Amino acid sequence: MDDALRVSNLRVVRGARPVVDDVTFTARAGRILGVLGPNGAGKSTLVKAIAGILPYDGDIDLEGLSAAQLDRAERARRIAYVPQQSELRSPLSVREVVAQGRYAHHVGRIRGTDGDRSAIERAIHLAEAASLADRPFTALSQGERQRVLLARALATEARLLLLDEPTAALDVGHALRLYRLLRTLAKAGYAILAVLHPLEEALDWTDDAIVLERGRIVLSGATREVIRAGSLERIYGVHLVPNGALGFRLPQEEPS
Ligand SMILES: Nc1ncnc2c1ncn2[C@@H]1O[C@H](COP(=O)(O)OP(=O)(O)OP(=O)(O)O)[C@@H](O)[C@H]1O
Repeated sequence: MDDALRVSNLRVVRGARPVVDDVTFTARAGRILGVLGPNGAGKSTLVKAIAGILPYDGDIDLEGLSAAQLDRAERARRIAYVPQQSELRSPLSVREVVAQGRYAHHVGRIRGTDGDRSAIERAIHLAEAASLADRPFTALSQGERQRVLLARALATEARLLLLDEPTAALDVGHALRLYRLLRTLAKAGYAILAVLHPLEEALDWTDDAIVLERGRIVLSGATREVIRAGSLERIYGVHLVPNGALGFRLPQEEPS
């Protein structure tokens, strides 16, 4: 079977310099891939390039098809992207924001179908956004917005799901339920790629991981192996606390 996503020799220039450079990896259906690395390593840039928001050099293949050969609507039906934050400023209702996830499905048609409407309601339900559905998106808290952006992505029904720090604004209950949902989607055949900072969340919920440092992949493999690797301590400038659940300490501190 083809990989759901194959990224080869990807290079993305922002400002005057490459901030993602020579990045090659694959993501497979049925698995959750964590994208790890310190601030500024290029994680969001990588995800935006895959989502088609930033120009790139190199190849991005989706189920064996070059993303560069797909038109915008076809690409949008294949890749769903949950950004860290929304730039949306207009006072759309939550349901209208989620409906944006269906635009690529009714190109050339003005009105959505029953299928569109049921996909929207299902996505709102899965993302725990039902109680927000009629409120203006811009009046929501950060965590509420994050759930709505997830719903918009799910409404696309794309089988490759990209999430940029999806739990950053979520309380612990919503965060755990989000991970459980991602696991369910992976079991149903989705390929999931999530940028994550909390390494304990990566350890608990991702199967594989890549670690970026200054735009390049410096570690990759099964998440458990990646996090155990000594070089992760160097990359983040911390020490792994022996026998801790997944505790880290700064180098100058004595372990308690
Ligand atoms: N619009 C821009 N113009 C120029 N440089 C940029 C731009 N956006 C980001 N960068 C730079 O690109 C690099 C990678 O940024 P990116 O947001 O991809 O990092 P990240 O790994 O997602 O970081 P974080 O963990 O802090 O979210 C950083 O050095 C950043 O300063």
